[in-house]
Amino acid sequence: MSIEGKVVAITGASSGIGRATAKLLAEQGAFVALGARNEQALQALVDEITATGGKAVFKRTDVRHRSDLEELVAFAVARGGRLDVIVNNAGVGPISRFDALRVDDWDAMIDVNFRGTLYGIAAALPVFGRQQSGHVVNVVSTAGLQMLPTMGVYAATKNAVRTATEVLRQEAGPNLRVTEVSPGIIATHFGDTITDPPAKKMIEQQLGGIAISPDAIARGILYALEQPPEVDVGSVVIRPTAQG
Ligand SMILES: NC(=O)C1=CN([C@@H]2O[C@H](COP(=O)(O)OP(=O)(O)OC[C@H]3O[C@@H](n4cnc5c(N)ncnc54)[C@H](OP(=O)(O)O)[C@@H]3O)[C@@H](O)[C@H]2O)C=CC1
Ligand SMILES: O=CCS(=O)(=O)O
Repeated sequence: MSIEGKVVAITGASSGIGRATAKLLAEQGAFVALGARNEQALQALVDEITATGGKAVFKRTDVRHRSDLEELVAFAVARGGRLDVIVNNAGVGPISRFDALRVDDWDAMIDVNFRGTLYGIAAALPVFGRQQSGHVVNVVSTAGLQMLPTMGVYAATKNAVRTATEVLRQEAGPNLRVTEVSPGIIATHFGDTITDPPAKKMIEQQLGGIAISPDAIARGILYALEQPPEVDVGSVVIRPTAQG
């Protein structure tokens, strides 16, 4: 089914997977409401989308603040007339071994990856309830499926989201679709938030070697969105063929 006219809010839209998803969905006729902190990048993306006939707006959004998610959703509804989908994609990955004791980084991952996703769900659910329709898409990670050293807290935040997603799906009833998307190693700015030098080196080597384009994840999200209303794609895992 076409996603023409669907109103989609996307967090973390200024870069990487969020950016690629915004572009693809807009190309397919969706109205995209973009959230992130980097307003310059968001404006550039809105300009790029609208220059090619797409429909996009942005609002500065820091997912660590519940009110920012409420404002992003309200903005999407005000500008798009409704909200069909929220893509909770914003995330950070300042990974490190536990004995590096980078506790501030642990807090950052909990606040952005887990709390930020919950705030997105909390903001969208009342709208979806009123409309009697909606779709929550949460971006998790293969890091939560194959747990590796340095990824303990990161994977825990992603698996916390995975757990919440599954329970939301069970509670959702017939009018709300709920999808988790697990990317593998994707070529984005993900590594930029890593503060621990050995972990940064490790991830840069991984990303440089086999990482695939974020367009692959965008296509996975599009697949979930374009299904008929009664078809709920629960879980999508997309990783490089070369990823072990
Ligand atoms: N790249 C990979 O290999 C994988 C990535 N993922 C997940 O994909 C998602 C997207 O990451 P990816 O595209 O790779 O990385 P990028 O670093 O390229 O993009 C991350 C996005 O998250 C946004 N973001 C970070 N902190 C906040 C915040 N506090 N509030 C709002 N937005 C925020 C950034 O925007 P800004 O800085 O402007 O706020 C940016 O748009 C993340 O959830 C990540 O965990 C999952 C598996 C693999
Ligand atoms: O989720 C991101 C970490 S990795 O799987 O790309 O290493």
